[in-house]
Amino acid sequence: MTLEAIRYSPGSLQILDQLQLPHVCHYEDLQSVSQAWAAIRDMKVRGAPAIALVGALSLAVELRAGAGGPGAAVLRSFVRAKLDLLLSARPTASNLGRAARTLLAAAGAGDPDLHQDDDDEDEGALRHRVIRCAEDMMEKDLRDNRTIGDLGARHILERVAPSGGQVTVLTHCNTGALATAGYGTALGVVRSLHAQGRLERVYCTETRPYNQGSRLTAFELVYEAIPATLIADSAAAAALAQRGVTAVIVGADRIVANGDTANKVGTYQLAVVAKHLGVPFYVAAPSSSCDLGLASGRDIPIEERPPQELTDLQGIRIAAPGIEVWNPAFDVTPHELITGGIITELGVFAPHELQAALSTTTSS
Ligand SMILES: CSC[C@H]1O[C@H](OP(=O)(O)O)[C@H](O)[C@@H]1O
Repeated sequence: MTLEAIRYSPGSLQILDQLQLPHVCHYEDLQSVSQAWAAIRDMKVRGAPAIALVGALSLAVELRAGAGGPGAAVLRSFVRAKLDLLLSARPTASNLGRAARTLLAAAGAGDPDLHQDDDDEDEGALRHRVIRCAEDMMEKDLRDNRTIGDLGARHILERVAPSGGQVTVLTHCNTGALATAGYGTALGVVRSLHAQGRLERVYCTETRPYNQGSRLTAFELVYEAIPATLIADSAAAAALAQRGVTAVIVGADRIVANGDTANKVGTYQLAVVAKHLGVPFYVAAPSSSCDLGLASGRDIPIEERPPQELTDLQGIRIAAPGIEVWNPAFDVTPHELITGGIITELGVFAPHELQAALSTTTSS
């Protein structure tokens, strides 16, 4: 059985509640954009691509149920308002913003300078176009992930094992089927290496405080019988120094024009250690995670999560009462530490090549 974070059939959207993994596999129905907004904010569904897909598909569900209208102008305002709400759920990942811009363009509401409130278009055709646009996103994400997996595996093997043999990699957070439409980004590269018989082992960090590594990545790796070892976040430097790790591969929530990359907190320190030890450091993400509109990582909004996610474990307080907490969900890895490359569905690029490579093929 395939592991699915999102189940969609026209008009019906379900998400796997990732707060209950790995012990309980419970799918929850989402019937509206506001339910999707809450599921994203509460991290029942998470991972930059999955967040964007759930947002877009929740809009498709509402549109299929007849919400919005009557008339094209009212429907356009409805779509705009729903997308504005979704964008407020989690600020760091760029994929949801990209999906929102694509959906707005499909609704004919993308350019604020044009007068788009004329009620001259058939409401049914407009509705159908937006639904179609949202529904196509799942398939594209899955396709892109498989390409990322294969391009990344090929690049890594050529660089670190040119004369054959197996590689050992380390990854952070969860970037697998649970974070995407399926297969995964950085974990897609791991899957591809494994499928080719070229993966000796993957080390996955537990990824405190939400434990995406120990709860979700470990779950995916055990599920597929991929040789894997879980380590504490604080064991990463030792693992890189002592366990024959040949590459680090992480995902991304937002990659900006100069290649600086926001990803799960803890990524930056992994990159520093990898550079110190001469281990190539890769970022794997779809081009929808790239935001060429921002010049450097300093401009990326970093989400701060509630203190309880750090002080409590499943409702039980573990931190000393009264302690002050800073709980950023992400950090920014400067481009000069991304020494392996940035793996996208369009190719593998050095950080300084990204802007030129993507601006000819995508609109950001
Ligand atoms: C395939 S992107 C996965 C991405 O999701 C993470 O964050 P979160 O679990 O908070 O949504 C993270 O930064 C990952 O690399």
